[in-house]
Amino acid sequence: MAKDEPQKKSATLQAFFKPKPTQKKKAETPAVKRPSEDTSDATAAKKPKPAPVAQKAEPATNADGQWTGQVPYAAVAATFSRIEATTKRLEIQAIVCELLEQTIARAPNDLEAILFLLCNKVAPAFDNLEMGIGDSLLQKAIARAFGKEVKNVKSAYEREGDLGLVAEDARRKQKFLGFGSKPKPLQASQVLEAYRAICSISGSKSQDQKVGKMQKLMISATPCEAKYVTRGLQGKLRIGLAETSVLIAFAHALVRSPPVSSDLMETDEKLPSVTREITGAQASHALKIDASRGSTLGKKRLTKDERLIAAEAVVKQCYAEAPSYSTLCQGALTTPLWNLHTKCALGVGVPVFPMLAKPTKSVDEVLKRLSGKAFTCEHKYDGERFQAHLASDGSVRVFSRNLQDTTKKWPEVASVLREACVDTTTSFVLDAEVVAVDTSTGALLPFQRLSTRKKEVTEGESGGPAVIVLAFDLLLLNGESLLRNTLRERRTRLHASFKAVKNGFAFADSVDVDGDGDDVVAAEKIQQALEEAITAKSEGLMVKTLDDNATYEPSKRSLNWLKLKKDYLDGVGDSLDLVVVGAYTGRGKRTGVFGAYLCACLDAESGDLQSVCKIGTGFSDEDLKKFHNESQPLIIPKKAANVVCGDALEQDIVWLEPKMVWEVQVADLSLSDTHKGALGRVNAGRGIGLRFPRLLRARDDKAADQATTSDQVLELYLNQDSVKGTAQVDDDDDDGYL
Ligand SMILES: Nc1ncnc2c1ncn2[C@@H]1O[C@H](COP(=O)(O)OP(=O)(O)OP(=O)(O)O)[C@@H](O)[C@H]1O
Repeated sequence: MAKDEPQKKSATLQAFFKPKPTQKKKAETPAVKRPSEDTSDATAAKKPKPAPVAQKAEPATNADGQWTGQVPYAAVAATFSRIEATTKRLEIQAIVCELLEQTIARAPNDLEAILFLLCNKVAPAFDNLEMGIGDSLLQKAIARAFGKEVKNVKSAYEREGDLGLVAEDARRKQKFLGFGSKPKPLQASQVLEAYRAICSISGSKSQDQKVGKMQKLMISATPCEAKYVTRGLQGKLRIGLAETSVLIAFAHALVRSPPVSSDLMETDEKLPSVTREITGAQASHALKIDASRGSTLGKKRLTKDERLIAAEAVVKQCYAEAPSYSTLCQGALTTPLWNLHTKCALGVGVPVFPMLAKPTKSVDEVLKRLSGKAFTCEHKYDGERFQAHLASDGSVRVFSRNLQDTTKKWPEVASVLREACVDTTTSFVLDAEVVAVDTSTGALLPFQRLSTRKKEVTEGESGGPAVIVLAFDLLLLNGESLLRNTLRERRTRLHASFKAVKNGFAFADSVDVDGDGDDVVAAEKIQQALEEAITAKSEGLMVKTLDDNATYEPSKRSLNWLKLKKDYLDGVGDSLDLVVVGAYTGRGKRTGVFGAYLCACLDAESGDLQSVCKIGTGFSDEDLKKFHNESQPLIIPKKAANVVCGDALEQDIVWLEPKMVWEVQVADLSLSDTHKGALGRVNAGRGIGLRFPRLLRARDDKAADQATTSDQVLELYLNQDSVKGTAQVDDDDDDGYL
């Protein structure tokens, strides 16, 4: 593996951090020239400007001219450029690692800003502040910043298909009149602050204010910076950098340039001492070291590769439990890596990445996976994931499956949750499903009813159907994290800490199966539980281990949680959540609306969206109208750069910005020349496509980066009876979000 090789610093990046001659440079004369072109020109980064962010350290150029205090945005743009030039995952991670190491060494206060910029985020998901400025506002800003007509910017965009390239070109060709003061080079933290300010503006004059701020940012940018600032504001960097790669690179940077030194875990003998803690356990798992051997483990010094792998596990685990770059950076800068988990632990108010389940398609398959273990079969309710937090001051916050704060959607639930607590329950983090309920009969209603609920409901207003919270897990109780307890222990605490509230709060229905019983009896129990769940209008079962491997694994799609959906028995096992990337004009009865859409899965490594089906079935007339309208603002002049599909699919297509996610049911999956799911993974040059796809519903709770991955498509393909045995099934249990 290349992991151990000392990394060669690129000439480009080195230039930004290179010591300069001792003689201090005179202040540049204003006005005549703008910062020099492109990232290869280090002069853009030579003169730090005063910190725009009050709490940041003062920028400084010390005696020998080295950068300290702040990372120039030019260094970030140079990193993006290098990433864009390669598709190799390890190379990308090494490039990111290089920037992070330099940041740790020279501008540690900027570490958090750099992580946000690399992931193209402005804030953690639960702050509900998202990038994604509309193209027309950006076109205005580009036109104003670089002295162009909006119509020219628009037509250049139609030609190029990438507004970033349009901005880069406009900036490069800009004629400079030679008066006015020279804009100061952009600092990374300043760019992030500007993004945050732009995304937070609302109200009547918000559009003008946004354009003004974007224009200001672009005026100070070099051509390369203008490209990435534009793409950043659009919410799509298009460089194939996944958040997982950033986390891995961050872990490597902490090993290579530790901000806080420690020899803990330098040798594997130290591992068992921390295995009681989850990060140690994750690290030993990643290293395939048997933690139960305790202190008898040898004294072999861990190789560098082993340390990198262990560090990846630690960082991913910490981020899954406390998904905040602020917490992660503060922890990493003050605590040795191997103790990071003490700083990045689950707490009330910050959502944890939810644990996910693996699909299964028969009772036999469940038994094959869980035979000999005690497990429980819970109803799989047809609603929305609901993570509720109660703080000791009585305040309640609710988070969705993708960690967004949805408290305002369920104002009536806060008092229900407080009522459901027994006297001793003062704070908690609860994992549950919220489901629409008919209050006159107590019957649960299907998801379609819940989906009519408004996004924000004011107290007392009817925001849609009444809802009930069906609790299935307790992750924190009275300040104590229960993540490392078994499900049986967590469930006991859950039942002892809450009581049912009519039509408001209940525990998930479940049937337990012993681990030491007969498989035939176990199969009968599962079958019966499944039938009961279906009668009660649930989607099927969630089957979970109770004692063995039964800790809560944030963000993991775990083999210790299996979903058995009624619609997929003996089918492919699951539906797919696909990104809509294009549309086709309807004919006949569908004249005036789009008649079919092109859908893609996500290749998590490259960020590519690989087409897997053209879908035209399962749409009601209302759906067709609704999706046609929703697609209009998403129409883009060219195929998005990361979309991969066969030429035949491009005929007569209207390209859409990849934003909408739809749940699609499928009869089976097959190899395809036109579709590109998991391209080349089964057969060189061929991808996987869906046969007989049918729309189930829009997944408004999922973003494009949470769509079904190509790994999952491959797994569903390989798991089909017709394919089994002809290829190896990948049983990796580690393919959650991170
Ligand atoms: N008893 C339960 N335990 C866990 N999850 C449940 C339960 N009942 C309902 N659910 C829901 O089922 C979801 C998992 O299955 P499903 O495949 O339907 O969801 P998804 O969001 O499309 O897929 P995934 O989360 O697996 O990517 C959970 O996220 C949760 O919202």
